[in-house]
Amino acid sequence: MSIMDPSTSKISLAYLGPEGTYGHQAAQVFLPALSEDVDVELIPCPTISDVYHHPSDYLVLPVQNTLAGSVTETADCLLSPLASGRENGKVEVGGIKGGNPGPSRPRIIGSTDLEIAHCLVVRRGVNMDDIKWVRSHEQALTQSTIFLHTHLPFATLHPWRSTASAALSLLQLSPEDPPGDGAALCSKAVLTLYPQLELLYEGTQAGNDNFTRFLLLSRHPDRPSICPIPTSNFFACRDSMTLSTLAQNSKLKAVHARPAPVEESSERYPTWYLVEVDSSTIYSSLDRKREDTVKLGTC
Ligand SMILES: O=C(O)C(=O)Cc1ccccc1
Repeated sequence: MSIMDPSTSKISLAYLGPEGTYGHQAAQVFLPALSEDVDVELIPCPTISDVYHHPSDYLVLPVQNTLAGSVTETADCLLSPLASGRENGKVEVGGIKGGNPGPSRPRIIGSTDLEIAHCLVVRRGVNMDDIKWVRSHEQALTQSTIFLHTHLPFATLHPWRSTASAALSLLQLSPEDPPGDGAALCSKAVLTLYPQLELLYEGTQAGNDNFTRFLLLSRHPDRPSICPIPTSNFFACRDSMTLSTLAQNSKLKAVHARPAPVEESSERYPTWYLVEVDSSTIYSSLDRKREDTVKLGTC
């Protein structure tokens, strides 16, 4: 399970589990690029943060969705080196001499867009009228807001760790669960895994153009991007001045703003930025600000 042990021909890849999540599907998409001669052990983790901190060779994380926007847990994980860099007194910018990559911080090396279609599932025998609550990952609940308001306006919504764990929880009910019958939003793959579940509605997301972008990260510092012609560089920025510098010197493709720890700034609303820029970015433009920027990878 540790980082690319040359004595074994096995590598590991962590994803948001259990089996049947969209993260699991994204992991399958990345496999051919990773496993020419070696076996890949797929490791399901209970939360996005657990994926990020898992010592696997590779990690798969959802980063953004067409309908629900940023996956905030992922953005917070990707921004976390800003905090640890300062704690250790080591800060780095990729491509700039003097950076200290550290052996184990995961770096972005790939990206894939997965089409997302959610199913409303229940334990066999439960009807639409019986449903008192609905569980799923908050991304799936947000993507299905219109469906839920229209078809289940009185149901309580429960954000869950993942879509597949929400579905599985319907089969493992305990006295602590809320009264009445529940449902989950998950991928159709979950129904194949758990025949005790039944499909009540297919396509709860708002519209057919629902895609989630998943990133592939590697803990190996020398692992090149799996993208044949990389088009994006990712950075974590500590302040809006650095963000402006990046914006002046490159084409911004995406900015995910997240609250920073309060002790990190004197601002009322301290903010960190996960930034994706066109890969033609001139790194030297960041020189002045380099203690405020961490390069996260390329794909
Ligand atoms: O919970 C999952 O299945 C995930 O992979 C996270 C997620 C949830 C909904 C849409 C995209 C990703």
